[in-house]
Amino acid sequence: MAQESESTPARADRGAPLPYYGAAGGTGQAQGGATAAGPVPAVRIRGLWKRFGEQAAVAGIELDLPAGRFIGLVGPNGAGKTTTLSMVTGLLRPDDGLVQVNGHDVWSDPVAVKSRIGVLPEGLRLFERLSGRELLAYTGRLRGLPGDEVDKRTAQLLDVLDLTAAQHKLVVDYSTGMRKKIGLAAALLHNPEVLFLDEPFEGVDPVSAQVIRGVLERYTAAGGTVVFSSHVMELVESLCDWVAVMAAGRIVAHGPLAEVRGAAPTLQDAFLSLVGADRRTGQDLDWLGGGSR
Ligand SMILES: Nc1ncnc2c1ncn2[C@@H]1O[C@H](COP(=O)(O)OP(=O)(O)OP(=O)(O)O)[C@@H](O)[C@H]1O
Repeated sequence: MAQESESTPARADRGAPLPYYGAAGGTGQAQGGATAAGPVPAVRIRGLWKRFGEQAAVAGIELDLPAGRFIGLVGPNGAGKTTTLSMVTGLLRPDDGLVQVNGHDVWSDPVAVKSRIGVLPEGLRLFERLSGRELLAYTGRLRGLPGDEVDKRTAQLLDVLDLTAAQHKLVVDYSTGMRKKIGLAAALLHNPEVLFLDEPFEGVDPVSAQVIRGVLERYTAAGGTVVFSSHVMELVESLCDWVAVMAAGRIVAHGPLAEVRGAAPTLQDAFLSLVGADRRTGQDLDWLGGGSR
């Protein structure tokens, strides 16, 4: 496992927003491509910073996410997972740092990156007044797919995700789990090389979760890369073969699941120890549930 020490900020001028620098253009590497330096990672992050006022939500991340893996990004509330995923997917401009997806720079080559990725963001905003089917048709055409291909993939995704019966219902009337599923279908429609999912199983019932899981496993088995954030360690442990652990805006450990878990009985134990949460037991709340009221 690669464990990272508290790295000092890469730059001294921490207070002021820093100019973002990105590589000019991508390397042109295809998915799973390689250079003399080794295989091109699905995601390459260098010196990534984001501050909100005084707070560094993301504090100088350096990370390579390998292609073709099922990758979990885990961390306690406020660790910086959503901020990181937002910057990696081109939704939020970093203060500083470099992000590449399959060798293409997210900020200087956005079209190349956006055509290769699918995103299910936190607080998913959808076109609420379209039906589920219309939403997928619209998304497919925006992605430049031929109409008949959009129709075919839409029908298949609706079927697999058990949304066929609700395909003509307006998205505004979908439940939380249905919204996640239609959002996932929209993210998958163009067969992206890398799929980013922020808490994809939140609000999803066990049956739908199993369906989503099957779709994602099939996708990675066929060579796709999934990067998803979650608090649910059992889920990460059962799905992922590679994890990155974040705390306080930094990556504290990353690598193959077994290496990050190490000698700990479960990923949950390893995680609690890595983020220092195993010391917070609530012992001090001796008034709770008894004593004075
Ligand atoms: N737009 C914003 N303005 C100010 N602070 C923000 C903003 N977005 C995030 N933050 C702060 O940055 C830190 C990281 O937030 P982020 O949402 O990335 O964490 P997270 O790991 O995704 O948390 P959670 O698991 O609770 O969703 C938090 O302290 C949060 O309050």
